[in-house]
Amino acid sequence: MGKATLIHTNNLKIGYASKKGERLVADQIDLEISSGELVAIIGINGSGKSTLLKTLAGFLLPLDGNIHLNKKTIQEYTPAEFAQQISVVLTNQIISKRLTVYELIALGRHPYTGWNGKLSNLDQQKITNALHEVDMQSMASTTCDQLSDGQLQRVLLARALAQDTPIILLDEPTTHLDLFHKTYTLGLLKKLAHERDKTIIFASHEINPAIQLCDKIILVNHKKVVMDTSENLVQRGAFNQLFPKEYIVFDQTSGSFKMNLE
Ligand SMILES: Nc1ncnc2c1ncn2[C@@H]1O[C@H](COP(=O)(O)OP(=O)(O)OP(=O)(O)O)[C@@H](O)[C@H]1O
Repeated sequence: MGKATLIHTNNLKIGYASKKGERLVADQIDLEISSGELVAIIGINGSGKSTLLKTLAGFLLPLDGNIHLNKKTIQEYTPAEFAQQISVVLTNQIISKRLTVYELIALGRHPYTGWNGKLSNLDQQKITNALHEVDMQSMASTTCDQLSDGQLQRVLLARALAQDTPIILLDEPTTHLDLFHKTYTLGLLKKLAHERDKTIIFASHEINPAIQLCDKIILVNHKKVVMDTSENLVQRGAFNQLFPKEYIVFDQTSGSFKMNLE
C-alpha cells in the first residue's frame, strides 16, 4: 500500500494580487505529495517555481483554492505549529550576517525553545548534527559575513535540518555550489527523504539530476503545472516542448536534456 498523502492541493491558483488586479502565474494545480518523497519543481526562468514554493510555504496566499497539510489547510495552523511542520530555505533570504554559523543554525531550533530561547542538550545536539551534515563544523564560529555564497547556502540548509520538520521546502538549494557540493547536497536530500522519511520539495534548474533522482517532478510550463514520476513524464512527452529545440533537445532514450552547441 502507498503512503498517505501529506500535502494536497485542489484546483490551486497561484500568482500575485494587487490593487491593479491579479497576476496569474498558474492555475488548476492539483498536487498530492506523500511523506518520504523527494520532489523537484522544474521549469524555465519566470515560469513560477518560486511562486509555487512560496505559496506552499505559506508566504504567499493562493489566489484561489487551498493547500492541505495533513487534514488541515495551512491557514489553520498557528505559526508555531506550522514551523514544526515545514522548514523553508529561500534564495535571497535576509539574515543577519553578524551571526556566527552556529547561531544562524540555532535559529532553526526557535520553534522548540521556550520564551527565553535557551538551547537544551537536544537542541545543541541537533545543531551539531546539522553542522556535520553540511560539512561546516570547522566554521561553526565564523560570522556569516565571512562565508562564500556556497558556504552560506549550506548553512541555510543546516538551519532547516536543525529545525527538524517532516517537510523541507528549498528554492534552488544548489545554485552556488561546486560540482562536488552539488552532488553531495542532492544525495543528502535523497537520503533525508528515503532514509528519514522527510518530504522534500525543491525548485531547481538542475533538470537532468532531478529527473534521475526524484520520486516526482512538478513541471511548471505555460501557466500549467503537472506532477508525475519522471518516467511517466518522459513517456507523456512532457519535457519535449520545454526549451527551443534548436538549442536543447530532450533525449527520450536517456531521459535527459542535451545542449546543442554546434
Ligand atoms: N512580487 C511579485 N509581484 C508580481 N509578479 C511577480 C512577483 N514575483 C515574481 N513575479 C512574476 O511571477 C512570475 C513567476 O516568477 P517566479 O519567480 O515564480 O519564477 P521562477 O520559475 O522561480 O523563475 P526563475 O527560474 O527565474 O527563478 C514571473 O513572471 C515574475 O515576473
